[in-house]
Amino acid sequence: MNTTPFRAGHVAVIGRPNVGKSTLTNALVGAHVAIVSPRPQTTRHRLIGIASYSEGQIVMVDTPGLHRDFGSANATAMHKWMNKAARGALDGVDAALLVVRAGQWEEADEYAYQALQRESLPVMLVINQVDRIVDKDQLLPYVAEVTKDREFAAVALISALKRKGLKELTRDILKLLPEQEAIYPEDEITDKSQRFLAAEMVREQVMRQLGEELPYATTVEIESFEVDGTMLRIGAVIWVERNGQKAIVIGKGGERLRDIGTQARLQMERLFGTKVFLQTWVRVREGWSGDERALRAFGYHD
Ligand SMILES: Nc1nc2c(ncn2[C@@H]2O[C@H](COP(=O)(O)OP(=O)(O)OP(=O)(O)O)[C@@H](O)[C@H]2O)c(=O)[nH]1
Repeated sequence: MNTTPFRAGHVAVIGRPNVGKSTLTNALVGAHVAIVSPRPQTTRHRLIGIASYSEGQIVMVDTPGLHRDFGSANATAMHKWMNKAARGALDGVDAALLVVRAGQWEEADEYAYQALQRESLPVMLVINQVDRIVDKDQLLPYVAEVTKDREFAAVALISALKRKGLKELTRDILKLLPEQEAIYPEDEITDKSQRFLAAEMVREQVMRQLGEELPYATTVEIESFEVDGTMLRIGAVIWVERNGQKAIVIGKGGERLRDIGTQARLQMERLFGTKVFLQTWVRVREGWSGDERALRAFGYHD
């Protein structure tokens, strides 16, 4: 007889941009629900990923990356952001994962730690990207150094990308959660609509394939989303600010846009488990990112 009590709760995934929060969320959920890109602060929305096991359920709250104006010199602005972001993100949360990159402890990591200290929450230190540390002998002294005089409920060494250490991580997270029934049905992996996820999949490809060439203002709107027999027909508009940017997204002979569409479609098919017919367009909306009404129309408001 299984006597292990079932545990479930909300877990905030906190950490500076690019440490691997989205990769970790996806690895635990076992599907691509959070967008991943090598560019910092890709995450704009709070996204919830749900990981269900026979022993419990972890509901992950993904916090947005730090704002891009926050250079290491801009400590006051970062502090303000951290306070604000942490406040909202931690409502109703049972535990927090502070994700850092193995071998590093930067000012932003310290701010996140300090912000979490002010909450009465168990904080687990998740040292990610250990695969990047070639000399594994360096890991123990690193762990000793970052945990000295800091308080953590548990410490995990993982590689979200290579899926190493995730079993132990899951077990330790569950220990921090209250004994209670599952919060969501166990086949649910996100509370986001397919429509929202479809837009995120296209935006992820735009960011991945065009990197620094496009401004952060680029956004994606799903114009149509229809079930057609066993397939989904999706129409997506990539909004940019200038004609020059439109040309970049479309690429020579439309090649870039085709590639973005193909990759996004494959991701959607994997996530939705159905065939997808995806059409993409690029449209110009001048200066929309500075216009608050337009921002609101796109669903971005504070
Ligand atoms: N080598 C290695 N790379 C990783 C690992 N985890 C994440 N990455 C890479 O790090 C980059 C950033 O990962 P994300 O998951 O988008 O990071 P994030 O913390 O969610 O970033 P923001 O959304 O900007 O806050 C991507 O290129 C990932 O592939 C890891 O365990 N090992």
